[in-house]
Amino acid sequence: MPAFDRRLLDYETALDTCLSAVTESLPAETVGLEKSLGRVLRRSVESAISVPPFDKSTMDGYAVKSADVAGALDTAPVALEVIDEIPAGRVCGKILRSGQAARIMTGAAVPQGADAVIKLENTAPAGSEQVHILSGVEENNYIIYKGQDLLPGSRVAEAGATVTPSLLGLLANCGTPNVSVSRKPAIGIISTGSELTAPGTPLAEGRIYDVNSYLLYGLCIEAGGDVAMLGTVEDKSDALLALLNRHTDADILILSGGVSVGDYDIVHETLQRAGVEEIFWRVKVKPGKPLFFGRRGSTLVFGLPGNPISSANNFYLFVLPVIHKLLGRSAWGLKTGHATVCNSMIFRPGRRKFLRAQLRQGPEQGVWIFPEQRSGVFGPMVDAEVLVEVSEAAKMVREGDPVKIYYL
Ligand SMILES: Nc1nc2c(c(=O)[nH]1)N[C@H]1C(S)=C(S)[C@@H](COP(=O)(O)OP(=O)(O)OC[C@H]3O[C@@H](n4cnc5c(N)ncnc54)[C@H](O)[C@@H]3O)O[C@H]1N2
Ligand code: MOO
Repeated sequence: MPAFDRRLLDYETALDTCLSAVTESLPAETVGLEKSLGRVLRRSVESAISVPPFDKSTMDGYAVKSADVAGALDTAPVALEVIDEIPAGRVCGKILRSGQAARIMTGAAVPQGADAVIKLENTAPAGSEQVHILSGVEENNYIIYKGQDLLPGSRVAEAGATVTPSLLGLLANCGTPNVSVSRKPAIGIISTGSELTAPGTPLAEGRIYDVNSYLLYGLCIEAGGDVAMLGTVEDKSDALLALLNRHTDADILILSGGVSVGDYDIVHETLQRAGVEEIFWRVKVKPGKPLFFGRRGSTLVFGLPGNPISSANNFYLFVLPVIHKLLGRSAWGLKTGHATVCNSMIFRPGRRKFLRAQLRQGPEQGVWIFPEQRSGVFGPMVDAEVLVEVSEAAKMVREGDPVKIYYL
């Protein structure tokens, strides 16, 4: 039976097979906080301190005892003795007694004995050692108490979380100097195709620019990889074999082009020659049917179709979850959600379809599916915000249909 008559794997089986090939996460390493953005935490982090570490004023004004100023008005101010001026970063050594106030700045430690802060606008100077308070104040006003944000031992991040800018801030907030994160997966990218030309070189007739090296490079960097563009090779098995044999230490190798059934589709055969064990070839998804997945030693090998749209789709559906699992992330693959279709479309049934679309605001989350869905047309990809999943059997989606979406 010719190779191309073999049955196509369904989407779920192919994804499970890819994920099953990852049996353990990459080793962990410790990095300084400033190097941890986008990395995946391997150990949970607890705060070692109370945050804030002291009772903190949230306004410039005066720290007071609220009972002292009850009933104070513009027309009937309460005079208090000013015992100190407390800038942020300094602590007042005195205990505030009844009839006293301390000038305090935003972020400074509220002195013992005070239970509220009156903002500057509600006070009036009254000589060098007195202030007039022009309004009453509730107890606890403008104070964040010690530990109200975080207590010692509070969990600030779970193992498997990706460090976002906010998380970076939170980790700094509780004084964490470094974190344990997964080593970045080493990913090598190879584009195959005798028609490919590097940007910057004039195009000869019949040739095109190499999109996939750059597209996949970007996708892999964004996914947290340590990525190397290994080059572009012509559709010549020996040239590809030589390149493959020069790069044996990657965690993941991603090839694109030449995985279909054409006479020049040399990837499949060359991977075999290079000692890559085939795990599966061809999946019932559109775009991205000719996907190859295999392994050589500890290297996982993806052969993606040449069409950049098909390559990107396979990256999102299969490569990204594998990278996430290798990184020890708590969730694998694109985030999903649900939406309502805004425009009807018809298709040929057969494969699970992933349609590029944009989100539309409305009473319900809507999606507008791009009319241009051919995998040979790349332009609209940059405007896509989501992929819309449509079942193998569906011949159309109608306006108002509920669909599963994948956020890009
Ligand atoms: N007789 C059949 N022909 C095809 C089948 C099939 O089942 N039977 N499958 C089609 C499907 S589906 C896809 S997808 C493509 C994928 O084919 P290949 O992976 O072999 O890719 P190529 O033929 O090498 O290239 C396809 C297309 O993409 C362009 N390309 C390739 N590499 C790049 C790159 N790095 N940057 C930009 N563009 C690239 C290439 O020039 C072709 O136009 O096969 C169908 N054919
Ligand atoms: O699977 Mo291909 O990617 O349909 O165009």
